[in-house]
Amino acid sequence: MTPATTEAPRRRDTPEDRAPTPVISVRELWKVFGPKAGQVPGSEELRGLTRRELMDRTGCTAAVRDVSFDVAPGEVFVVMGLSGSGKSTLVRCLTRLIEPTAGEILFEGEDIRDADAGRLRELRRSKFSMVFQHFGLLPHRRVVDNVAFGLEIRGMSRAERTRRALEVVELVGLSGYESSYPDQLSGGMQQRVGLARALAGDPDVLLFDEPFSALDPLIRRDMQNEVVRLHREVGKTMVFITHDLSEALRLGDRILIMRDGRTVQCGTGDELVGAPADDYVRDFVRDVPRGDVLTLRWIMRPADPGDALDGPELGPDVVVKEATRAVLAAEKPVKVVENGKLLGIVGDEEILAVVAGQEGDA
Ligand SMILES: Nc1ncnc2c1ncn2[C@@H]1O[C@H](COP(=O)(O)OP(=O)(O)OP(=O)(O)O)[C@@H](O)[C@H]1O
Repeated sequence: MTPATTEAPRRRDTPEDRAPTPVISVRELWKVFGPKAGQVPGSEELRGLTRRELMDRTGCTAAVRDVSFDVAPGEVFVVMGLSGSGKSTLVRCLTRLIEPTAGEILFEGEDIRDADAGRLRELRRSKFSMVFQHFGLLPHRRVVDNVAFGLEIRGMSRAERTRRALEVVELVGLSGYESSYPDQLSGGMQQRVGLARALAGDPDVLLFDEPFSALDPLIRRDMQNEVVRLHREVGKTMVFITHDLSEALRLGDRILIMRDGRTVQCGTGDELVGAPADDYVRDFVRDVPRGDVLTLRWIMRPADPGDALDGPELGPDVVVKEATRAVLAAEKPVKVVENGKLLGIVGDEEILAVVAGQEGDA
């Protein structure tokens, strides 16, 4: 399916539209495990092998292969893929918890790969925070002391770190549990402590490695909403790993889909659903309710001479589901207008085609 314009569909207000300097910029990143791993990225012959072939030939696993992307300030950037696709390795390379084999990683313009041990420690302490699936809470410390732990390591005074910890405990909705111990909390609440701990140091970037996969579905949904709310409130740049497409769509401004260490597609949710790059992505997005993700830009059609052009107006980035009532209630087709320019029209037929799941199947 192609959007109903010649241009690639873009949401207004996406981070790219503001064209800021990226917070994280990754270029041609490789991580190869195994003997002589360093030879793989530079060898035309070895680069082209499948994982299996590379393993048979060299005993190496290429976990991340030639991946490039930028993360804009304030963006929620999701890395998604099946187990073994290289997500964790990729995200650990960003802070050099795993040493990359080749490529460039810039953090606010600074090449992370050039940082010495001291600088790296400083960056990890003050600029990045990681939230893991296993919360890693200290069992003998109360919630507030778990949250304050990183601040204590930084040498912040007790009074100051307690004040800050209580602030973020409230931010993540744990007021009243400050003095509880981790084993007195449910899984979801423990993960809130993990979130609070990550936020306490006021990092520039939060990295999440499948933080909610061990939680049951309802709690998981709660926590996703929590991340959306926190993002709205604190506006942090976030890189979020998941193998769950609905989580990716709910949270991500953009989603990078990985397969066997490579990028298959990187785009907004509506781009992935509206124009999947290949069958792999198509399979992933097959069951997504299209009306929840596609915007009017994807379903509008050019106005014909006989079309009434005095109907109501909507923007091209309104999600179909949100436009349905207005379109069906209108006597005339809805005009899709951006900056005063008529881009196309949407009538009952276009809406019903999406809702009935026919649209895009032709
Ligand atoms: N230390 C290591 N040594 C050798 N191979 C490794 C190592 N760490 C990861 N790999 C391999 O790299 C590939 C990517 O692993 P990675 O954990 O990054 O994938 P993932 O997408 O995060 O998977 P999961 O969701 O299961 O964690 C896998 O084939 C894995 O076996």
